[in-house]
This record gives sequence, C-alpha cells and structure tokens, in this order.
Amino acid sequence: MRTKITSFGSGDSKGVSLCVCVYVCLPHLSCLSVSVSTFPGLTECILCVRERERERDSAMLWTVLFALLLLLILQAQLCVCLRELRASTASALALPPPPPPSSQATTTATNGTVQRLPGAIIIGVRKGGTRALLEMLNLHPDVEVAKAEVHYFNLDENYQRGLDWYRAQMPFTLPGQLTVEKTPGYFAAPLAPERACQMNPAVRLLLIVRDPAERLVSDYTQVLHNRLQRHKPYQPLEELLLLDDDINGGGNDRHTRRIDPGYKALQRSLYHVHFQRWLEHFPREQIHVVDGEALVRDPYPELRKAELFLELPPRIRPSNFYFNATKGFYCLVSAGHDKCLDESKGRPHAPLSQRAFRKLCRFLREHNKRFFDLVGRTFRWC
Ligand SMILES: Nc1ncnc2c1ncn2[C@@H]1O[C@H](COP(=O)(O)OS(=O)(=O)O)[C@@H](OP(=O)(O)O)[C@H]1O
Repeated sequence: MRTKITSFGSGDSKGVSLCVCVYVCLPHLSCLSVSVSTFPGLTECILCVRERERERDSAMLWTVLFALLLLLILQAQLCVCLRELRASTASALALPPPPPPSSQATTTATNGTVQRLPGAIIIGVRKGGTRALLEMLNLHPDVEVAKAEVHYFNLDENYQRGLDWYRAQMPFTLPGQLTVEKTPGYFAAPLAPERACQMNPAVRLLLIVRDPAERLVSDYTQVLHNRLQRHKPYQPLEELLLLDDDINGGGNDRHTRRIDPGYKALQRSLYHVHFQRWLEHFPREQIHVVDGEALVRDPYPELRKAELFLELPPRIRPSNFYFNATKGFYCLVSAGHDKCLDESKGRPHAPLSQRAFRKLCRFLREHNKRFFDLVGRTFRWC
C-alpha cells in the first residue's frame, strides 16, 4: 500500500478539500499518495474512490474464482480418496491369506512345553455336545485342549491375525501331546474347510452330531437366553420357523404354515450341505463322526472310538464318568476331582408345538438321508 505524501498543496480551499479527501479516502489509504501528490481537489478524490471500488470488485471476482478453483481441487482430492477407500475395502473383502507363521514353535515355557497348532479340531455341530466331547478328551494324559473357542477359521478378523495368533491361543504341550481345540461355528462356515486344510491338510477333524431338529430347538434356546440376558426383544420359535403361506389365496382359514428354509438355525441343521464342503477338502476317513445322543447316554464307548481315531493309547476309563441325577447328565472325574458342565448345557428347551416339531421333522427327513449317504451310516433321528 502506497502511503507516502509528497505534497500538501497551498491555500485554505485546498486545505479544506484535502481534509474531505482524506476523510473520504481514509478507508482507501492505498490511493492516498496519488490524490495528495497531484492534488487538484475533491474530484480527483472521488475518482480515486471509484477506482478503488473497481479494484475491490475485481479483487472480489478473483477471490470467487480462486475459491472455485480451490473447490475443484478439493473435489478431485476427495475422488482420489474415495477411490483408494473403495480399493482397500474391496481388497479387505477379498481376504488375502493371513501373514505366514514365523516358525513352528513359539515361546517355550520353563518346563519345556510349547504352544503348538492343533492336531485335531472339533468342528461342530453347534449344540451337538462339543464342550462335553472336548472336556472328555481332555481326560486323556496325552491331550491338552484350548479352553475357550478360538473362532479362527470362521471369523475373518481372527483369520487375518495369522497362524502365529492362532497358535498363541493354544495350550502349552510337551512333545508327543496332542493339541485339540473346539469351535462349533467352523462346521457351517463356508470358508472354514479350505482354511483348515491350508493350515494342515493332515489335521484330524471330529464332528459331533445330534438330531438336527433337537439341535435347532437347542440353538434357538441359546439365542433366546442371550437375548433375555441383554434385555433384547425376541420372537417365539414358531414365528421364526414357520412362514404364513396362503395356499388358495383365500381368507385366514385357508392359511397353512410351512417351514421357513431361510431360518438361520434351520440352515445350520442341514448337515449334508456343510459336510459336503468339508469333504471337498478332507478325505472322509479324516473326519470322525461322534454320535451326540450316544455320548449323552453313555460317554465311554464314544470316547474309546475317539481315542482310536486319534491314535491315542486307551487311557480314558469308564470310571472317569458318573451319572449326576440332579444334572441329568454324566459328569467327569479326574484325579479325585469331579466336574459337570456348566448350566448353559442341558437347559430346558424353549417350547415348540408338537405340530410344528413334526413339520420340522418332515422337512428334515430328506436332508438327513443325504447326510447319512455322505457319512456312510444312519442315526435314529425324528
Ligand atoms: N455330559 C454332558 N453334560 C451336559 N451337556 C451335555 C453332556 N453331553 C452332551 N451334552 C449336550 O451338549 C449340548 C451343548 O452342546 P455344545 O457344547 O456343543 O454347545 S455349544 O455349541 O458349544 O454352545 C447340550 O445341549 P442342550 O441339552 O440342548 O443344552 C447337552 O445336551
């Protein structure tokens, strides 16, 4: 801004004009030196003000243009960001393989034990008796089990953590001991068979099955219990399981109700669908099927078969089990301590009318047959 004053002019009239000019021009100080140095009076001052206004208008125009340009640049940047975000989301969904394991062994405890990947996995079925089977296998001195469900092959966020993470969830074992984990969610998880096979194509799999209709009711009961605990709303089982179907397009009395094939708990009971997927990655003889109902009736024979399958010396004894009449189930005895499964196992099932249950059984019959064909044995299910 030019502010230097080179001449004040002469005479009173000039002085008055100068004062007015300075007063008017004061907000436009940058032109003050021009008006004063060549001072003829007020006219020039007004001209100076107009010129400043023109300058201001053009400055505003430039400001608007500059803002527009800035907006364009920002928009371009936003597009680049969105494209990058879309690309990273797509690659996350594509789920690249997890990081490779650093080595086979990890931290060695002072007693020489090491965390190892499981040699056997109980893959399901949910509510089939997986906890009972795991705890019973744990009676064997050559077996160590992961206490909690790991959910490695069925949950992407865990799978992305890699094999080192998975191994770190395992118990410490001595050489020659077998590590076993159980996650019933593996059985029906579409990617679990392939992932388990990638980890170790020789891993032994145990599948404990139970009447799929009973399993469904037990599954619903578990979900209902969780919802009640969290004070969440719930629907009766019959509402979830049966669809209203207007067969003749008539009034209410012509309604019939059919099984909803989309109900999640029902889908988990279509054993052949899931078993087929496991067979695409593992030979049949690598999957040992345990009869869940037989395990409830009398655990020992089922445990003996599991020992054989796992090539373990026979160490589990009938004396490791006793029937607890209060619980209504067998409990375990080991080194003088007894242990029953917690109250989440063997809860009274949610109500379902006999009619609906029969409908469910009819629906499952064909699916069960397909499962029997795949496993090469039959079960006395409804
Ligand atoms: N010994 C013993 N004690 C208690 N419960 C036993 C036992 N053996 C098998 N079961 C049956 O196990 C059913 C629960 O199955 P899971 O452990 O696979 O359930 S879960 O998927 O892990 O939630 C559970 O199902 P529900 O009776 O429907 O609750 C039990 O019937």
